[in-house]
Amino acid sequence: MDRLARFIDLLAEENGRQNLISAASLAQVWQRHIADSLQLLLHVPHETLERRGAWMDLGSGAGMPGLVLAIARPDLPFHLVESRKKRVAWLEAVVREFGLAHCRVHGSRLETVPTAPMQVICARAFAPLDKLLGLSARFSTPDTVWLLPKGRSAGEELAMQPESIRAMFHVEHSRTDPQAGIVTGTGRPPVR
Ligand SMILES: C[S@@+](CC[C@H](N)C(=O)[O-])C[C@H]1O[C@@H](n2cnc3c(N)ncnc32)[C@H](O)[C@@H]1O
Repeated sequence: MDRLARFIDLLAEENGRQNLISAASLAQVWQRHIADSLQLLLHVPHETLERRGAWMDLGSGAGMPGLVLAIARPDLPFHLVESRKKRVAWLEAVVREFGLAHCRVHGSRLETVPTAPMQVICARAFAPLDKLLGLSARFSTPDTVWLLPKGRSAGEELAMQPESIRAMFHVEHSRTDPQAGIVTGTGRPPVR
């Protein structure tokens, strides 16, 4: 909790230099960003967490959810992918500040990150579901757990996908916003 509180202090300070999160959400930062990120752990099976395989966060931005999870779980390897230079510098600065040796920042577009198998892939507000899966399926295996907070459009977005995708994923309710959903599932999506 102390480390997360310190992260929030740094985030508020950095928000004065670059637009990382909205002022409105900063006022409710514990719920809108910290708890919203940490709740993803509730949707990962215990055996998966025990394997301590790699997590990948697509489009980490200010660090949600990947950096928050990395601060909370120093026992899991994290890969944060972010292409905007100022955000990359911010993510790297927090990794240095907290000595997060288990957390690697890939400061480039996801499209150029070398393929490697991930145990968990998460992404909040990264891209529409079909694009997201198309860009990231190559990092998945039959055991990969997907955690995709999709806000209030979760059900609708999933319903628009082909049957093969709908069969693989379902929507969990968000604990921080009763009207929001998290698209979750396990496996390697059948995308082109
Ligand atoms: C709307 S922000 C969301 C940030 C954070 N996940 C959150 O929920 O607060 C999306 C982020 O994805 C990054 N992004 C978009 N496309 C990307 C790509 N192809 N590769 C890497 N990062 C990307 C953007 O630079 C931006 O920081």
